[in-house]
Amino acid sequence: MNIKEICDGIYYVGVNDRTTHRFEALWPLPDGVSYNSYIVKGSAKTALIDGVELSACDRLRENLIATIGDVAPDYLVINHMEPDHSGSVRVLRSMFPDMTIVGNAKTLEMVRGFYGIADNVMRIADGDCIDLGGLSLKFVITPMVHWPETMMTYVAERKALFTGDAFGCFGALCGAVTDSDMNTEPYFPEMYRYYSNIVGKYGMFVGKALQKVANLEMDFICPTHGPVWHEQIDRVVSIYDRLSRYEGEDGVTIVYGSMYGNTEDMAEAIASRLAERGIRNIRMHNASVSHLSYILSDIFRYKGLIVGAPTYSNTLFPPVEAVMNAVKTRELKNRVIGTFGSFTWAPQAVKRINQLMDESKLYCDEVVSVEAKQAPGADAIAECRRLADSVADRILRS
Ligand SMILES: Cc1cc2nc3c(=O)[nH]c(=O)nc-3n(C[C@H](O)[C@H](O)[C@H](O)COP(=O)(O)O)c2cc1C
Repeated sequence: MNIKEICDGIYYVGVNDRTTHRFEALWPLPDGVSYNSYIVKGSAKTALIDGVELSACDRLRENLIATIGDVAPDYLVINHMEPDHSGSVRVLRSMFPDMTIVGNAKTLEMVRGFYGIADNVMRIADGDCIDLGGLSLKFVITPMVHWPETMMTYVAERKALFTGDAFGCFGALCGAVTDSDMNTEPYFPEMYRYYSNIVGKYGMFVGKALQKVANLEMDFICPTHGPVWHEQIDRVVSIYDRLSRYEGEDGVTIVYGSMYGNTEDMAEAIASRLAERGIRNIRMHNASVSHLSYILSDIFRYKGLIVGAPTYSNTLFPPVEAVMNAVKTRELKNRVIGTFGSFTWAPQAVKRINQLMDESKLYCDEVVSVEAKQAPGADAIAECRRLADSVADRILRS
């Protein structure tokens, strides 16, 4: 068995990266990441679908030699121009001078801009096809499923869709490539984290792309990161569908900041009451400790969001301000919201959190708030429990 043969004529030639600490210099990679690249080999022509990051070129070359020997690919199809895939374009062009670079108008403009390549390129439009002999490539333009040029490539004869960043996740591949050959459970939390941090802002475009490919028969989804989906296509499509509509699962994310424990006591009281009310998915993040990417992942996943902070220098405690700004940037919607905070002489934190909630249009109904002066006493804790009741009621009846 060749673990890298996805199906007859389609092979994985991608590369794992367990060295880079931060994807896009921002997002931690505790389990690495894979840059997925594929060979589609017809009887007449061979296509390489997507490249890899520049530092992974040597390994891509070795994988190509192991898969197609010294045959040069006839085409390089670029579904997405972000440099974690296109960084290898210049090297690939020097390795295979006759290989035609295939992309849409926006792709080719970027190939010229990033790599100075304008010759031997093929401009395709939505619905165009390239015949490889027995296998064909059909292009589906899906703008803003991360960048303006993003597209997908469909091999109808194998019901295989090459989706670019869509359906991708963090986490290097550990031997196997296709979901049917591995335990995929570690990849699912990383799919939420990948989506919310990388693609999350573009939910509307993801939704349009899902509609556009809904009628394609799919046996294999081949993304640019993470496993190839074969047995669990329904599961990953339904995760993407839900996320693209900003529909949260039953559960609450509590994000708080706290210097000396007063706001944290309020967070604990709220969490306890939510649990008493039967909320089973409660995710708590101290914003000074959890990396933003994990916080965003949970905020995207769950319907309830409760945010708390102390007043700090007459405004909001900075780590919580950073979380709120990141949420605002991603244009998340439809959350059931509660806010809380603590102050000593002039309350500002809750006012500022609520202002950011307003600006981000995050909530689906009212915002319930509690603010305690100095250490939260019995009255403030009772108010925190009422806040939890309000959030639980709205989640459980929705
Ligand atoms: C550096 C610093 C700045 C603060 N600035 C304010 C402020 O501008 N207004 C205010 O009412 N309290 C201010 N406080 C007091 C805290 O908001 C208050 O003690 C709060 O209960 C701290 O919550 P925590 O224990 O969760 O950190 C400040 C505290 C610190 C340490």
